[in-house]
Amino acid sequence: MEVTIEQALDFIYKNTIKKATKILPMEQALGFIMAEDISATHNLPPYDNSAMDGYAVKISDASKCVEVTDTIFAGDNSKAVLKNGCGIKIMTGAKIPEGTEAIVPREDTTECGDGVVLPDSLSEGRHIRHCGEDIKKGEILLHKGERLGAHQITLLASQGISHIKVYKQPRVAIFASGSELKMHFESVVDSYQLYNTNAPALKARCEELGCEVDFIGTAKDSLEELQEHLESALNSDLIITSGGVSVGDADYTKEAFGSFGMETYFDKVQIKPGKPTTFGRINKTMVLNLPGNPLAASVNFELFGQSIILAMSGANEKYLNTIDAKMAEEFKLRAGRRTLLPGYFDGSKFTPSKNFAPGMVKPLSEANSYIMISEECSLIKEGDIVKILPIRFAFNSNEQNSLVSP
Ligand SMILES: Nc1nc2c(c(=O)[nH]1)N[C@H]1C(S)=C(S)[C@@H](COP(=O)(O)OP(=O)(O)OC[C@H]3O[C@@H](n4cnc5c(N)ncnc54)[C@H](O)[C@@H]3O)O[C@H]1N2
Ligand code: MOO
Repeated sequence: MEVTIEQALDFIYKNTIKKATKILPMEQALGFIMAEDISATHNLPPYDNSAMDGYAVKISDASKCVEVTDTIFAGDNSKAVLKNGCGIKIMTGAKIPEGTEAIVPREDTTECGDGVVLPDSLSEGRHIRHCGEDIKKGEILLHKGERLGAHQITLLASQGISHIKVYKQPRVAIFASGSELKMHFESVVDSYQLYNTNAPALKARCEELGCEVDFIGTAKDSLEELQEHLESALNSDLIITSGGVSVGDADYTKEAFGSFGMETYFDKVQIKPGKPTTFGRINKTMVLNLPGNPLAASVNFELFGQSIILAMSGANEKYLNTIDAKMAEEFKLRAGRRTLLPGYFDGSKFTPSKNFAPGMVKPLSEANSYIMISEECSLIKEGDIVKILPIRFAFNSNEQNSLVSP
């Protein structure tokens, strides 16, 4: 069945099953998706403390020479009480003594005998970090469906949480088909052969997206080899293949997957490149058959493969999204089918890849995003606003630019 991109994505969202859950130690949880809410069990800061190395003082002692009666370090459990006419020396992070109204940084004081002279004006609460001003005990800190990055792990650490419930990573099996293909570790490549680039590319990209990957290798264009590879892949959540989905005499992918009872949701998409992309399932294992042409396989993986993985992952943010950018230059194309165009987004403008075709591998290594051009469009003018879909964004540059906002 031939479908639009929207219909294809609907099939993916409706039919993809979310992964089961497991318990993980916090140190191993980077990149996983939370399968429970986490509430704060402690206030942060846990006690009122000093934001400066200085003196705990009373407001009424402004401009006076106060006697320094004590010194408190971070980690001290001091019982000192601040009296009128006195100051207590205190270090950053130390618990403030009872009776403190403000902290004066040490550089704002001068010595006077056994004490210090305070500034002429003091304001209540200055340089005091209050208990719970960052995190309040009982508030929800992390939500089910949130991805754990370094700063979410910081929150777990702040609460002394050692184990959490997460969704298991999607387990993806990958193989390519094509009798012309050799694996990258094979040294003999004849004049009629080439290296299998799709399977390593898809493996790396699935790993970047947080999947566990079984790399099944390369099947020759024969029904038996495809069936054998497929059998090895059946214990995974998702099988991704490339090649053999067209109408050639050696295109056996459909037949091989059909022989295992694959239920096919779509086997053609109104998209360029990638028309023969196929999605279905064999029992609980989802299947994405991508075309063999490397760039077609890769950009269709970005759209459909990534959407399946996100839908499986348990993430709340499972839909792809775009950001607006200006076209850096004019781009002409043939209208008729929805087109995926790779290119480079530099933070404000999108430059389409030069010299690209569905069978190439180099354009995507130089691109960091792509745009989806409507079927009616035959010209995008310089300066037109386009919607960018990211592939890899790190806002780094080969020039040192100003980082300051006005
Ligand atoms: N008569 C028609 N022919 C083709 C049509 C069509 O509609 N009618 N569609 C074309 C389009 S579009 C595509 S895309 C391809 C899809 O074909 P397959 O999925 O069957 O892919 P293959 O024939 O196996 O390979 C295509 C091409 O890509 C190279 N390739 C394949 N796998 C890999 C790999 N793992 N690593 C590197 N390169 C790979 C392969 O050598 C071929 O050159 O069909 C068109 N034909
Ligand atoms: O649609 Mo094909 O996937 O152009 O290369």
